[in-house]
Amino acid sequence: MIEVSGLNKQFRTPVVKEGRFAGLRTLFTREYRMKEAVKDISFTIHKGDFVGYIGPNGAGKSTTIKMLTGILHPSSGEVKINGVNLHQQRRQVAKRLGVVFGQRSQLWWDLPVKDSYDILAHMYKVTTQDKEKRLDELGELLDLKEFWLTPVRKLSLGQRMRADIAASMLHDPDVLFLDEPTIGLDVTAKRSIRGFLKKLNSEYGKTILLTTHDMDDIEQLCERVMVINHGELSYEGSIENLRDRIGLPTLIRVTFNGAYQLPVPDGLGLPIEVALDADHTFRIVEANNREVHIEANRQQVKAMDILRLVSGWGEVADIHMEEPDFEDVIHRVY
Ligand SMILES: Nc1ncnc2c1ncn2[C@@H]1O[C@H](COP(=O)(O)OP(=O)(O)OP(=O)(O)O)[C@@H](O)[C@H]1O
Repeated sequence: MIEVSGLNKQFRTPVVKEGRFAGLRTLFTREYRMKEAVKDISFTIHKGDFVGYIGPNGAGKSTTIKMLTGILHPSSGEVKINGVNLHQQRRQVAKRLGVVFGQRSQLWWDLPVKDSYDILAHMYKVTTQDKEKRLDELGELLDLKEFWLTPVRKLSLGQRMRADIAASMLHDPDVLFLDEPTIGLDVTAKRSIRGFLKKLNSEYGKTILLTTHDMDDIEQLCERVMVINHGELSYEGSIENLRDRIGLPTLIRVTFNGAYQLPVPDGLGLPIEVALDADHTFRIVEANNREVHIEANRQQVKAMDILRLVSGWGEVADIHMEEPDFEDVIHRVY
């Protein structure tokens, strides 16, 4: 379990002067500005959770992850992993954590993948027996054997990411922090990484916090999402609730068997608001010879009520519902 309370991080950065001899003047008369990268963040992640941590560029995601893994010391606030204070007992807690930074490998560039694992196992004091056992498992799960002896610099990005995920798992941590693990990957490599992460969570019980700009990662993997913006948590909850809160409409496409009659007076164009009752409406946005497109806010009206009404317009052949695109929902939160 991860318990974060009142976490803050301020960075002190020198103010760069403008104009002639700016560099020289900056050197002699130093002025500093405080940047609040993370502001009073609190949350709890339970064992076995798979949580997405998202936000626009510069929102404070990496800074949070660095504080959660002990790389950065918070300006104030507390992080407890399985009840132990991370920043007071860093060595003890670090053994329970694994971290992958998609943009930066923790493997040795010129060494074969296997040699990096030997060094990491030594650093984490993993016994040879445990290391071999884990590498057998991970090799199978992440399909590592095909590039076992290849120097890291010669790996494709997808292979490198799989190798990095295995490296983060070598000491068998309970908790994994993944910062952009699918960045730059093609569709196939993304799919395989998502498959591995899903397995690590559902079959191996790993608790995972995932940071990504890829909303498909979030939709396909996470039960819960936390949104950070300008250093502050602006949302925490399910993807479903987030959709409802933003209130983007669901699109309902109704196909009729032959002719149908819209309840719209002649001469009125589309889109048009249709009343279900005194308080509830939906919109017809498009109508062609066999299909009608309807937009409805599912928080306000029930799809069943709309469909009951629509079935009176003609003989319904098919109904297709499209939830709002998660990417669009997220842009509204940012
Ligand atoms: N070492 C540092 N010194 C000064 N400012 C920093 C430092 N690290 C981060 N910042 C600033 O803190 C803010 C948050 O940065 P952070 O890297 O955590 O954002 P992010 O959400 O991970 O962004 P991205 O999605 O672009 O990776 C940014 O304004 C950044 O410029």
